[in-house]
Amino acid sequence: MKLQVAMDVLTTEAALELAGKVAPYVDILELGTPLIKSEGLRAVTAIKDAHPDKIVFADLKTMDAGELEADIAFSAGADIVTVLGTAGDSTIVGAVKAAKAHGKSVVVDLIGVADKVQRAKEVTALGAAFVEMHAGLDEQAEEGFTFQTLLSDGEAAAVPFSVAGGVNVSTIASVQQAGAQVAVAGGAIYSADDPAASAAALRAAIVA
Ligand SMILES: O=C([C@H](O)CO)[C@H](O)[C@H](O)COP(=O)(O)O
Repeated sequence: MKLQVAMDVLTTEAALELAGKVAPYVDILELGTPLIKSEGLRAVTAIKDAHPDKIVFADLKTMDAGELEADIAFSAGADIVTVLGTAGDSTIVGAVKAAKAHGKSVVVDLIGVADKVQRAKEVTALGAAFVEMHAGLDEQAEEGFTFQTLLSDGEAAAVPFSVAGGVNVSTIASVQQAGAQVAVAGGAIYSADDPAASAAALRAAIVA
């Protein structure tokens, strides 16, 4: 299982500093949606230039203009972009078309999708490299949120998936046991007193 750090910071400088600390322990460097909205795709280029050996993940959360948004992010240096599962099929197909043109990949983020299992199967058939079983920051704060649902949906969908939203050193083993290809950790790393130590602990919890 791969480890992805979600860099939900707000400046390119902060992302470069965080990436510099945690890159030795992670496979995928994610530029979070707030970062991209704050800094634009220049942040993607800066991270890719600094870490050409890492997979750079631009969390665009595209809802429309799939081919155009994916194309500009791939041109800026992204290896993976996200499209929302709530988007129409044509948006996902457009992003997949751009990915094929660049030799890159699309991940479909199932944040806010009611039936994640069904949509996971549909978007995988449309060409998504994998789906993200995702509970966003707001959903995690809602009463009744259960991390376990993300895992059971991933298992039930039986397609390649990542898990995002509440991954930490206590939960990462369950993510791997559920069969995820990627565990995404944001706050557990960027909010830690020592992000490098936190990333190293998450890495150590993954069974090779
Ligand atoms: O994708 C995310 C969110 O929508 C804000 O951009 C987060 O990066 C993702 O939910 C990670 O969550 P935590 O690991 O719980 O910080």
